[in-house]
Amino acid sequence: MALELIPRQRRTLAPGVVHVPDWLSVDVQRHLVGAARGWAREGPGARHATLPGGARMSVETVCLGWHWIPYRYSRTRDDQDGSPVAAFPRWLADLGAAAVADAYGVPVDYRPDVALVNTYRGDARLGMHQDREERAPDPVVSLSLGTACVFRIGSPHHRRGPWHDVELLSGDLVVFGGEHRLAYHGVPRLLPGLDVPDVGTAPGERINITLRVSGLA
Ligand SMILES: O=C(O)CCC(=O)C(=O)O
Ligand SMILES: [Fe+2]
Repeated sequence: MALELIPRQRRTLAPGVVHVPDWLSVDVQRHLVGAARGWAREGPGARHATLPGGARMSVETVCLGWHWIPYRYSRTRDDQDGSPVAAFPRWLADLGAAAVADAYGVPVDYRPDVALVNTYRGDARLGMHQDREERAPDPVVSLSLGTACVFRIGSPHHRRGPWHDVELLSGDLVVFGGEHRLAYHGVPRLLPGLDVPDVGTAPGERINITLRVSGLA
């Protein structure tokens, strides 16, 4: 399908939930994809996390700052080789602060110290869940790279909806915070038919980076 010619609008989907299409320049997207490749190769590498029930997640994840294991954070990669989690780079925190300030249109003091870098390939998806292992109220920043997807976000109260389905394209920003900080959200499917700028992802591959404030010390 051809690239959309109608400009996509910045939208507040629900209180505290803002979608900013094309927030990242193509150059910054390429930089993020390159960085994500490096993080995914470092140490024990990215992995398909295992849920408490035994199921393996279809997305492949590498963490920075704090290592997320369903459903807790650790400074060490306890479900891999036990090595210390990779450092959270300062430049990524600065990008997160700019994202929140831009999405909400107000100056903010946003200091993320966790990133989950998720790679989706093929039929990978992410079921409806809350990001609730953090101990701080600050918003979550989501950056999308590569293949488009459907992002589904509902309320903090009901996993089954009602919800908003939004197409996220490469370079899009979503911030969710405020009364929707604990909103259920997920990625029901990729949209491999939509064109992607050349940002370094493979055909059909999507990388998502979420930034969070852990509130942990
Ligand atoms: O891939 C996405 O857009 C969402 C990722 C997400 O919800 C998460 O990492 O917790
Ligand atoms: Fe999430």
